[in-house]
Amino acid sequence: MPENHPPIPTPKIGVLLVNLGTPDAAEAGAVRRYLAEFLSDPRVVEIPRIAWMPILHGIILRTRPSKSAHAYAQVWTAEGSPLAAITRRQAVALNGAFGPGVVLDYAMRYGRPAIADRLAALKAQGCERILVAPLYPQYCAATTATANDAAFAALATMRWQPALRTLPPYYDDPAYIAALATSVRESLAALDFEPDAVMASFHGMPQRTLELGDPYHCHCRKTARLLSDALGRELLVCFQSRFGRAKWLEPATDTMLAALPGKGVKRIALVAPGFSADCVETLEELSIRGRETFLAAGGTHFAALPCLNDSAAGIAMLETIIMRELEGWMRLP
Ligand SMILES: C=CC1=C(C)c2cc3[nH]c(cc4nc(cc5[nH]c(cc1n2)c(C)c5CCC(=O)O)C(CCC(=O)O)=C4C)c(C)c3C=C
Ligand SMILES: [Fe+2]
Ligand SMILES: [Fe+2]
Repeated sequence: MPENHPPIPTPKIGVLLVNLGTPDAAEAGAVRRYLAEFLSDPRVVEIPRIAWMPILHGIILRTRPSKSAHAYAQVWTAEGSPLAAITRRQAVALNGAFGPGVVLDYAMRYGRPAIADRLAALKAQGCERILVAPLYPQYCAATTATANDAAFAALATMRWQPALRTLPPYYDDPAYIAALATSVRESLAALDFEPDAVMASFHGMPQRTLELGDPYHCHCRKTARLLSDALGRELLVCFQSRFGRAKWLEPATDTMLAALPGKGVKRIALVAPGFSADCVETLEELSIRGRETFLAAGGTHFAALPCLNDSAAGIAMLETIIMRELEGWMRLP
C-alpha cells in the first residue's frame, strides 16, 4: 500500500465455523434423515450414483439408523448432540475475539444450521466479506471440500455476493500442534495411571481415496509425527470408523485395541487429533466401544482423552489461525 494512502474503512466481516453435522435427535427417524443427506453426497461416497443409491436406500437407510440412534442416545446431552453443542460453544467463545467488526456464527454441512442459511444471515447483517472455516485440521475432499462446495453453491444463488475466503487445512500449523500437545499433556497428567502407549486415532476413509490423490492420509501422518515430536513420546497411529465393504485406511483402531494387550500393552491412552469437537465417533466409538474391546482383550487401563473442543488451548488456537486469515482484510483505523 502506498505510504500516504488514506485509511480504507473496514467493512463488516463474518466468520462461519463449519463442522460436519449431526442428527436433530437421537432417534431412528432423525438419524435416517441425517444419514440420507450425508451419504448421498458424492464427495463422501465415491461410487457411481446408479450403483450406490439402491444400496443406500434399499439397505443402509433401512438398517443403520436404529443402530446409529442407539450410539447417539448413549452420548446425547441436555444441549443436544455433543458435536452441535460444542461447535455452538466454540462460536460463542470466539465471538468478540476479533473486535466489534467481526461477527461469528456456525453452520453444519448436513442438517442444521445450514451453511446457506447462515451465510445469508451474515450477509443480511452487513458482512461483505466472509471467512468460511471448515473445522477439519486435515484436508479431505469428503469433509473440507464438500463444506466449501456448499458455501460456493449458496453464493451461486446470490446476485450480490459477499467476498469469500476459506480456511486452509491446519494439520501442521505450529499453533494447532502446540494446542494438541498442551491438551494431551494436561489430560495425561490428570490420569490415575501411566499409559504403556498413546494411540492417535484419526477418522478413516477408503484406501482408494488416498490412491486418487486425497492428501488426508499424509496430513494425518504429519500431524501425528509433529505431535509425537512435541510430546517427546511415540504415538501409535490408527484409523477408526470403517464404513462399508471397501478397504479403508489401516491400521484400524478397533483391530489395534484388540491386539495390543496380547503384546504386553495393557494401559492405553487414546487421543483423536482430527476431531475439533467430541462427537459420536469419539464418545461412543472410542470411549465406550473402544474401551470394551481393549478390556475384553486383556487390557487393564483405558482412557480416551478429550478433543480440543472449547478448551482455553483450543479456542486460542482457533483465534490464531482465523486471525491470520482475517489480517488480509483488516485495516488500521
Ligand atoms: C474428521 C474427518 C472425517 C472424515 C475424513 C470422514 C469421512 C467419512 N465418514 C463416513 C461415514 C460416517 N461418518 C459419521 C460420523 C462422523 N464423521 C466425522 C468426521 C469425518 N468423516 C464426524 C465428526 C462424525 C460425527 C458426527 C456426529 O453426529 O457426531 C457417520 C455417522 C455415524 C454413524 O452412523 O456411524 C457415518 C455414517 C464416510 C463414508 C466417510 C468417507 C470418506
Ligand atoms: Fe465420518
Ligand atoms: Fe462410528
